Amino acid sequence: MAAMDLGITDTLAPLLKDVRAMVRDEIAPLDAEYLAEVPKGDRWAFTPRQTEILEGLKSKARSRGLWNFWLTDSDRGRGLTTVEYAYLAEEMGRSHLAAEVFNCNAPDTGNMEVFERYGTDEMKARWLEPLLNGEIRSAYLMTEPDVASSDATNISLSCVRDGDDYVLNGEKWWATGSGDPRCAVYIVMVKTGGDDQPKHKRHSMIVVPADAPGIEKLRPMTVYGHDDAPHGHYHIRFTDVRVPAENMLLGEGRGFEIAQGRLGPGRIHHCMRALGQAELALELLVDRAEVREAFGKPLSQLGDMYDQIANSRMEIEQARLLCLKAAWMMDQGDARAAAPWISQVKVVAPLVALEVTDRAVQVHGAAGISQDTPLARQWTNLRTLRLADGPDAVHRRQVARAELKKRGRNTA
Ligand SMILES: Cc1cc2nc3c(=O)[nH]c(=O)nc-3n(C[C@H](O)[C@H](O)[C@H](O)COP(=O)(O)OP(=O)(O)OC[C@H]3O[C@@H](n4cnc5c(N)ncnc54)[C@H](O)[C@@H]3O)c2cc1C
Repeated sequence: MAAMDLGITDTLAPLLKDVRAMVRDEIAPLDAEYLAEVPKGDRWAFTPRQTEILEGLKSKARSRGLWNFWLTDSDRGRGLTTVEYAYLAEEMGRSHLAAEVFNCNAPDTGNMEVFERYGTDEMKARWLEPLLNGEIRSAYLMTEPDVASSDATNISLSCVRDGDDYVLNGEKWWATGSGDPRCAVYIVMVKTGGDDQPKHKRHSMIVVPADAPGIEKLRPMTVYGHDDAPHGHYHIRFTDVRVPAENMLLGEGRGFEIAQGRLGPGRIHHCMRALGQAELALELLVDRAEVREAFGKPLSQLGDMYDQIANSRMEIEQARLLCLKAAWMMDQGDARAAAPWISQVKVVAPLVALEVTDRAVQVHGAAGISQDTPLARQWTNLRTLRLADGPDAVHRRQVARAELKKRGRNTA
């Protein structure tokens, strides 16, 4: 096995410095203004000021070469490893807008990865190029309201061949990014095979233009009461939606193969962004505990605050090392061997970040759950991350099965 180097390389160091400075000095200071613009007028359109903020920051990032870092295994990217990219993702986690400013945001990175690895030349020209340029956005539609979607073998949206087309019928929900007026394309997990086929060969992924006739955006799903406009997570109905047969990715029955390639790196990116949020929460916690006084003392000297601060630091460090190890496993090129490591960190990082954020909320008193700090929004996002891209229990199952297999047990 190769030596495990999880450190900051010479390639990464200048990029990390530039990304850190841009997030701190130029992006994070505009987060609150950008978010406050949303309720004005149509929630599913960008206000002129939002466009100015977002596009202005994107063009600065691009002109500085701080763009599409996530393309780790491709000659089109910056040639970074997953470990190197993980450090950058952590910095991006500290701001609401940062990931998109560097064109490194979910779900577009995962979708671009699919087009890059499995798309035809036509798909690359029509969808990948504008996505890489940050001109359009995309959504990934797997989860369905009527089936337990954490077990993707349950996915049932029907996709039937009819002449030169496929015809899709069914419903999806929690399609993150589908509310965005720039969202032009969906990658949709569908059922193409019958129950006579092996369980993991019954599903496929197909590319559907977001404006295809027969698509109805039924309602935005809310996250603890927030619709996350203008990004959103829509509930979508497909009624006789017709797409050309060449929109099928790789071929019928290969959906699981693609899902594996799509979800691995994205999960690590989510986890490192979560740890960026944990670091921010710890900074805010310490700053608040130092300046706020109660019962004649700074909060930092009351109760178990030292333990809370120390535990937060230790938990973040453990989670970061686990995340970097999972990233390093990905870089070894064996997705199957990396899978249990990705599952471990997908459980650990959101839990740690959520706990540290919760401690910071408490130290801020009522202000902690208000709009006056990023903590309340951050807590909500982190709580949802324990469901999105697979609930904790499903990842624990993966980890446990890997352990049992090591001991020769049958886990089928
Ligand atoms: C904010 C947000 C954004 C999302 N974005 C997207 C998106 O862009 N695209 C998309 O397709 N989906 C998206 N999702 C959906 C998400 O991926 C699913 O909610 C998730 O996979 C779980 O599926 P489910 O909701 O059907 O839960 P179910 O499958 O019904 O599972 C419910 C619960 O059952 C338990 N459970 C399941 N399996 C096991 C097990 N093996 N052992 C023990 N307990 C178990 C767990 O507690 C689990 O939470 C998003 C969700 C959220 C909240």
